[in-house]
Amino acid sequence: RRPKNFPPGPLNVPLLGSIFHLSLENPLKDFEKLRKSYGDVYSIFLGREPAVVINGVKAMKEAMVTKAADFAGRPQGLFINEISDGKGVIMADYGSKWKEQRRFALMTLRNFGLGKNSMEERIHDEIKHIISTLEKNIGKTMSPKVMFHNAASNIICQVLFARRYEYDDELIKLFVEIFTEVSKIVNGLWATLYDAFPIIRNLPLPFQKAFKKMEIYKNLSRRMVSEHKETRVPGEPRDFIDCYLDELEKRVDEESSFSEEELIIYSLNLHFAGTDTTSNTLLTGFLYLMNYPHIQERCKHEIDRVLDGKDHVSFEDRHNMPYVQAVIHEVQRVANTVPLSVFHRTTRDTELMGYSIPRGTVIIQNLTSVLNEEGQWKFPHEFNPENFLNDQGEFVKPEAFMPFSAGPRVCLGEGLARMELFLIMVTLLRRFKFIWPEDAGEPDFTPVYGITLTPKPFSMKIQLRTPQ
Ligand code: HEM
Repeated sequence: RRPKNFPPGPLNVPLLGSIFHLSLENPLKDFEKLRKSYGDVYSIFLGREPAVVINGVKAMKEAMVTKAADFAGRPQGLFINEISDGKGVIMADYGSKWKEQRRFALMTLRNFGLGKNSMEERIHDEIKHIISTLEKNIGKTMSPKVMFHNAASNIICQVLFARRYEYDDELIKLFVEIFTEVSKIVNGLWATLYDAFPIIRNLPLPFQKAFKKMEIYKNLSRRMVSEHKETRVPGEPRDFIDCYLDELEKRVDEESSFSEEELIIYSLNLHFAGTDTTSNTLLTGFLYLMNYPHIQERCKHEIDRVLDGKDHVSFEDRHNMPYVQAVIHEVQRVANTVPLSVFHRTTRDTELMGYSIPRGTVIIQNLTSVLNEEGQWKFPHEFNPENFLNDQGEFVKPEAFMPFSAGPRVCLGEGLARMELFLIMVTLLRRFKFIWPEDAGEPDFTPVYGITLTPKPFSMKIQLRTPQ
């Protein structure tokens, strides 16, 4: 039964919840239909648990920004918590542990040069490897998937472990395989059944694969931490792991949320969150730019004009590239990389758009509904950089641009991701032309559903641009 004044929603079938109203393979269209029937704030049942789905920018801002602390919790005891042993930052519930761990990561990323040159240098170092992969394929057709996943994984590996891997290294293949496979299981059919029916949790069903994969990563991460402990010089950190170990030594009190096991899951969290997201956004970008060649050409002109005489692009150059900025933001809008965000939970009894929501209710942010909301965008249902340009051709960011979510739980890697997307896209568009292969048929822009949306596999033809 729905509590009093709870948001409305479809019939709840005892034990099964709203299972008949949602495709467990890809519920995004069903969420849209339910919004048409019940409004911007409605409820569904995940098994016996009621969950509130928030749609549209107005309700999203009221929850995530105006009533931020009320909506900043995370559900506990779900599949997604259990694959990370209830540790780490992503699924940490709202409270002092989460605050402490999040503050530490933001500070460490800043100290390692986010927004400053050193992070840019790291990204440029990785771009050299992307360029050399592309140069080997000039005049040919190649699938960009592995290259972008490896590049995104390496950039975050540099931050975490001060290490990168060659693209044919077995370890990087393993990392990427773990992340891409687990991201499809995390909010897929079997994870939903795991959450809804605790009785099946120990059965040998397909969700066990995710536990096995995560165990492999945890062992690798443990090995990395042990190696760091042997080679580190206290007070002279080389990377995130060293910083954490320094901090661990300072915090000897029993209340401290810092521990070696936390560190292992923390590095898994950052590596996972930083790989599949950025790479799928890049893939979406190149998929669209190949099929909208006039937009690719206009980017190239602006890039050549602004970088005239310069070797490298720097992140600061974005202020002089309104069109490229508009294109990258439009790519993020249509990529809709994390369509349902990460589930939240209310931390106290609260209200939203006039409805009452008790403490402990699961909150699903339908970011998709904001990123293509009619009334918020000039062209909500097409790929069009004009969505981010005003009449003077200046770059403007509408408030409905929320691919990183909003409020206190907003993506912790937003700064890093934005820097990666800008530096990688500008460098590659300046040097190469990307062409949709003649024999590739009509492009299919419909992504594959998971906690991240993934473009279907595609190939691109690479041409070297003549230097300007
Ligand atoms: C285009 C790339 C990315 C997108 C679209 C994206 C999107 C998101 C979204 C929607 C959330 C959930 C926010 C919420 O619960 O309200 C999130 C959380 C998070 N992201 Fe990202 N992300 C990206 C890249 C990254 C990168 C590169 C990192 C690594 C440094 C990262 C680390 C995290 C972490 C740690 C959280 C959990 C934050 C918390 O619970 O406090 N993300 N991200």
